[in-house]
Amino acid sequence: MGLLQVGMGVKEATSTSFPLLGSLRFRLYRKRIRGTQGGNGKGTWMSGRSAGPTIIKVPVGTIVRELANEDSRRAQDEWEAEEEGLQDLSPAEKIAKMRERRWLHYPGATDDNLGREAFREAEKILYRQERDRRILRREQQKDPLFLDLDAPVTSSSKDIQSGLEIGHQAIENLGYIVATGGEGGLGNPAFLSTDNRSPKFATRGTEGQRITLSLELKILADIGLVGYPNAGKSTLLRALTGGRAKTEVAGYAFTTLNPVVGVVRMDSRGNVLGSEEENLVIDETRPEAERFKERLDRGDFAHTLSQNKSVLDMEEMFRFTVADNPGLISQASEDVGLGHSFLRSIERSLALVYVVDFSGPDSDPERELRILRDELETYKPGLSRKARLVIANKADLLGVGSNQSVEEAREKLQRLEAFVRSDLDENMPEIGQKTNRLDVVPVSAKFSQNLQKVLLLLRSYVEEATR
Ligand SMILES: Nc1nc2c(ncn2[C@@H]2O[C@H](COP(=O)(O)OP(=O)(O)OP(=O)(O)O)[C@@H](O)[C@H]2O)c(=O)[nH]1
Ligand SMILES: [Mg+2]
Repeated sequence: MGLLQVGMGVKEATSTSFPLLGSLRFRLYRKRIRGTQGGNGKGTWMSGRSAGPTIIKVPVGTIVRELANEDSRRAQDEWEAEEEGLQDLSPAEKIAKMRERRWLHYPGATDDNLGREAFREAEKILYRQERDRRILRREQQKDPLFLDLDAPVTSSSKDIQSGLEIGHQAIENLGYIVATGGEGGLGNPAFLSTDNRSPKFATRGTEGQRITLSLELKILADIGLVGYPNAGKSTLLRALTGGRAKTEVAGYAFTTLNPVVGVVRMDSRGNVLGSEEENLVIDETRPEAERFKERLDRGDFAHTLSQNKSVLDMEEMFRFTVADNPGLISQASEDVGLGHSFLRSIERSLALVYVVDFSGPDSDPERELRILRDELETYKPGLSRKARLVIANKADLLGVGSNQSVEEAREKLQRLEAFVRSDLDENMPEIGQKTNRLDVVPVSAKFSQNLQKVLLLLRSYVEEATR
């Protein structure tokens, strides 16, 4: 879990409140989170008790961004909120309301206090401090908070430090401060002067910071599919998941707009466990999987198993996740096309797979591969080293008919392999003594041809990376 903290213990914090605007998995949810209120000052010489921090837990892989000042989705800050509340009041009422919000008077001392020079002086100082705080906050907003929470944060028993700036790691293991709590009120000793030896007023605590954040979760999948639009990535994911992954397929570019993650289940021989065996379909969710296991233990599938499968196959079932991503084109890393938002998700995969259109006289898989590799590298140097496999898709369209076209198809595959050996392999990381090489497999995603080989390879990449 990554942790964000609200209302960190600035001593005598009185309240924290901030609206939170979240974009999770590219869908918008709006949520307002309010920190717990600190205690009010109690009588003479006593300050308010500080409120504990409010901790928001977010999944590892969350990107936290503060919305810029001019962003229309940004909620009001504490000053704008007050100004709006005062809008319809007369000047005298405004002053009264503002004072009420800021000052505490001893019982019966209100009128006397308001008439005193010492009080007016104190009031001026307070407003000046507020203005300075507001200017400081505006300055901070010019450099909005950005956190890429890629590593888990674990809880710690240490005390929470106070007085840290927004965006700083609060203390080791306790996450990041996204909004600080309000400050405690000043007790009457703060207003002692030669003219006023027994001040009968004090300030209330201030409201905590309000901040509007957007949260984006980078999708986590074991394998990420990378390819030009229309290469057949979505068709492939569907085939790999036995048709369960709900991802759109169409004969035009940019059909897939957001990454879709599918769970691939296979038996020991590399067969996809999919929808054809009604009883054996397990939904992606954990409760479903647990229910399935219960039924398996109860022997509900004894009949099916004795007919079709050995128990061994069931036990050797292997699962992993594959992300179907939007098409990647030249300059995507500079935010052209669907841009690089999904490249952030690709970053987190254990292994990447290039999918290229291998059919048609005009198809140029080598050129596509070069561009795909360069885009990954431009986005994040070293990212292309995660690529392990080249899928030459739509192979069903090649080699149909005359002997010559079969020969052409073979040559085309040889050219592709030679290109991979000469241009892509050099970049591969070495594992132990052995230098990895990219695998090249011709398949037909549409007709599920040669997928077994793909599945066994994908499985080996996942096992290698998680060993
Ligand atoms: N003949 C043949 N057609 C295929 C194959 N795989 C995909 N197609 C077709 O190619 C077109 C594009 O397939 P998609 O799976 O939508 O391609 P995509 O890579 O997901 O495309 P984007 O989402 O736009 O990036 C569709 O018309 C598919 O039916 C294949 O193996 N053989
Ligand atoms: Mg697609």
